[in-house]
Amino acid sequence: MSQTYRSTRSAVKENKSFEDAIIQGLASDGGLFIPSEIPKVSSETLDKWSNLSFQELALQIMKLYISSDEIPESDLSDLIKRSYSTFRAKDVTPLAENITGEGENLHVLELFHGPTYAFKDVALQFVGNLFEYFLQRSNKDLPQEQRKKITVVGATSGDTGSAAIYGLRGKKDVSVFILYPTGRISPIQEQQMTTVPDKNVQTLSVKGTFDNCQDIVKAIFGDSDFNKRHNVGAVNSINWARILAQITYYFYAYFQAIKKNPGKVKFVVPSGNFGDILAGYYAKKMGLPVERLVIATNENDILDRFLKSGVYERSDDVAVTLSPAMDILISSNFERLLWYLAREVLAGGDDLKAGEILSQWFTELKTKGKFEVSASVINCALVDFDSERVSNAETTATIKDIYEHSQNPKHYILDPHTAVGVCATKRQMTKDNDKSINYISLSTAHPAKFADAVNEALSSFEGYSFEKDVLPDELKALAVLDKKLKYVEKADVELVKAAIEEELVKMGL
Ligand SMILES: Cc1ncc(COP(=O)(O)O)c(C=O)c1O
Ligand SMILES: N[C@@H](CCOP(=O)(O)O)C(=O)O
Repeated sequence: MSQTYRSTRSAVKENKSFEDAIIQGLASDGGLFIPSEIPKVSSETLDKWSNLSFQELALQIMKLYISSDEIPESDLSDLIKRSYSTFRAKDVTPLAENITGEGENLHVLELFHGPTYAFKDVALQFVGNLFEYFLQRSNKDLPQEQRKKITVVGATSGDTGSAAIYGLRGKKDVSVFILYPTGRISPIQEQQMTTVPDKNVQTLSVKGTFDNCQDIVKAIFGDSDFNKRHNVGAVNSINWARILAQITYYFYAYFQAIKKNPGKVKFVVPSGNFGDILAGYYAKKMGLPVERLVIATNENDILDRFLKSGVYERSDDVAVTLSPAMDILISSNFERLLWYLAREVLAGGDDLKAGEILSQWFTELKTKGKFEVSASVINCALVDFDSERVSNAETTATIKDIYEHSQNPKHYILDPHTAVGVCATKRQMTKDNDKSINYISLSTAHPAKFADAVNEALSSFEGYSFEKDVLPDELKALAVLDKKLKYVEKADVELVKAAIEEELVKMGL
């Protein structure tokens, strides 16, 4: 078991440690870190794992990717337990089974029971504790002026930001700067991020799009001087720890689903930056017997277009949709999948050759705005993936449909991102017409975070009330809290770097 890491764009042998990959975040060649090999899990091991708790399962999975020489098993177990002690559900990510009726096999995987009511908490509660663990270990017994500090810089379309802030707030030797597109996130998302008073947290509201924010973050990682001065850390899913921590719930949900209906399993994932479904890809490649992973996109459909055409092309403008967290033009995590496809189909299994191909593709994307892959690459992707594109109208119709017809429970309320997934799921069910398949549709956020979309769908229903039926008291309470944010009037990396350095001085950490 190598448990080391390499960059998707490297054309040389690499074996970076887990800690180095996590602390660095983005590879110096601009690539993303991936494990040197994907561990395989036997059917006997799967049987043993099928009755483990979420925390125990997370430990068994993570220790396959993290050498005990780096993090002793007892320490890793403690990190995991602390990370999920903050969740409202005892099994962390419960599966709402057969929501449209017994035997329908449409299950909803509720990933929103963490502190910020979105799936990002599952990884970012762990990442926050991981950063703290590494820093405490490297700073042990050092005087303040010699202690290593990390300046986390992240971009969000709404959920990563609050999850990152809640995962890192108050942590020693860490400061957190989150960029978000002004006016393009929900009121609750902005309140969650900007009402955190902790000295080590600062939000930057940037006039632009999420993609502008993500490009700025990647440019900052590529600025070696700034990086040397401030030890920039990543909380976006460019950081491998995000993907690793999300693998657990694919195994956990699979085991729940087949207990009642021991058939096939398809996962349907509302996708934007491709981090969530990529964790499902690793689970499948580890040996979890998943029939297919279905990418559900909103009208920002680069992923759906790629699987149908083989062309990976940045469109000119991002569509504003009812599922804003997925209003993303370039899915940063897609690069990791492309590496596996390139290695299998074009590089004859050679890692270094795969890195060369990825470098060529992403140079083309940068210079021409697109690149094209062969049908053989697409056919390889289609072995594991399918995709569906869901419009705004279909999103609203699905929220209505499930509210009106759900059985377990009645009047089940979906957030718009989850609705994109459930709409795609129902389309798959019609195509497959196969009652042996369990469909697990990932619910990536609590509906309370997206009042406009939920109310647009449900306000005509007699007896429906957002305040009564949807909004938890703790989110209601955010509205009256003071906001701490800084506006950046132009999506410009130099303006953002200046804002960060100005705030770092004020933090005095
Ligand atoms: C609520 C919600 N659903 C779905 C997604 C898509 O997940 P991913 O970006 O990992 O594809 C995101 C974030 O991107 C999100 O915040
Ligand atoms: N939808 C995300 C966008 C960033 O994705 P990530 O996978 O890099 O965290 C968000 O909610 O910010």
